[in-house]
Amino acid sequence: MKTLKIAIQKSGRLNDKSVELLKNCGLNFDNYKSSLISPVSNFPLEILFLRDDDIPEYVQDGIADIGLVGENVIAETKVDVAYLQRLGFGKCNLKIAIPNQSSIQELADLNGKAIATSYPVILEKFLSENNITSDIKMISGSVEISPGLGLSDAIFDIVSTGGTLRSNGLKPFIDVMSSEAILIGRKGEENNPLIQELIQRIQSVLRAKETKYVVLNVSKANLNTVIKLLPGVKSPSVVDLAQEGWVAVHTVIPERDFWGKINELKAAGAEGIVVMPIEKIIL
Ligand SMILES: Nc1ncnc2c1ncn2[C@@H]1O[C@H](COP(=O)(O)OP(=O)(O)OP(=O)(O)O)[C@@H](O)[C@H]1O
Ligand SMILES: O=P(O)(O)OC[C@H]1O[C@H](OP(=O)(O)OP(=O)(O)O)[C@H](O)[C@@H]1O
Ligand SMILES: [Mg+2]
Repeated sequence: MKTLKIAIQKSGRLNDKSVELLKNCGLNFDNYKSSLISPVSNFPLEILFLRDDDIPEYVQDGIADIGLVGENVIAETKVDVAYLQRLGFGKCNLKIAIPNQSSIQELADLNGKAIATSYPVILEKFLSENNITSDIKMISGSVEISPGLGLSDAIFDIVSTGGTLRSNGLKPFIDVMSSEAILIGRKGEENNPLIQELIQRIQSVLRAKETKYVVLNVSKANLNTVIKLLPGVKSPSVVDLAQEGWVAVHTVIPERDFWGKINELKAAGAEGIVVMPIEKIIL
């Protein structure tokens, strides 16, 4: 079977998490910063390390079979690719922001104003959908500095914690899009068995991340009450303990329910609760 190629970011915000995800999928490869292509020793796959801006086009053109990139970059490059799997990292928002003291109050006030951005395509689409005509100033980085230098009246950029806006005297004005990292593929190639196998591995890693393996001890008298509280993958395993009248319950709990459930379980008589990370959940 033909070796697949996956494109990931060479360095930057998505690099670490992309490498970690592929390693957690059981793929063995060297991650030297100097080698721009790295073969996987235990799966027919090669990893291409690229600038993120280039990834959507590489995939669209079939140079890479799949890629891992932010939704914002896909939107900006206007390519036609298949969305294979949301990955739950690289989460951020793209916002128009204005100086704290700005006279801009509503969307229409952006008419005729200069907006600096590294994402002119997404911004232009948003403005034209809202019948606004602004002067878009394309800059490739450090966008937040531009109003202070007199280059623009507003900016349009990625916001995550909001720290960069605050330290440059800016405040969020309008949310335009939210984004996270996505696994993309070439349209029509989605059913390639190797791609499907990788998607399944990725899903099992993502599922495991969202859940914890929980073991607890409970008296048989309280067992049914405790079991009713457990939202496991299937029904929990119950194992007799050496101590007469006591059992150990093993189950899997979604991370989001975790603290609420633990307190309820303790109140229902659960003791010695041990919580462990899970590596993979294969359904
Ligand atoms: N502060 C942030 N928090 C969360 N995700 C972010 C943040 N900044 C960027 N991202 C996401 O990570 C992606 C890569 O961001 P990065 O800043 O590394 O891009 P870049 O400088 O264009 O990298 P490259 O050198 O590959 O072109 C962005 O397109 C976005 O999807
Ligand atoms: O809201 P925050 O948490 O402060 O994050 C937002 C900042 O993060 C990104 O830049 P990055 O730090 O990746 O640097 P870059 O502009 O050089 O890519 C983005 O361009 C913003 O400047
Ligand atoms: Mg880039």
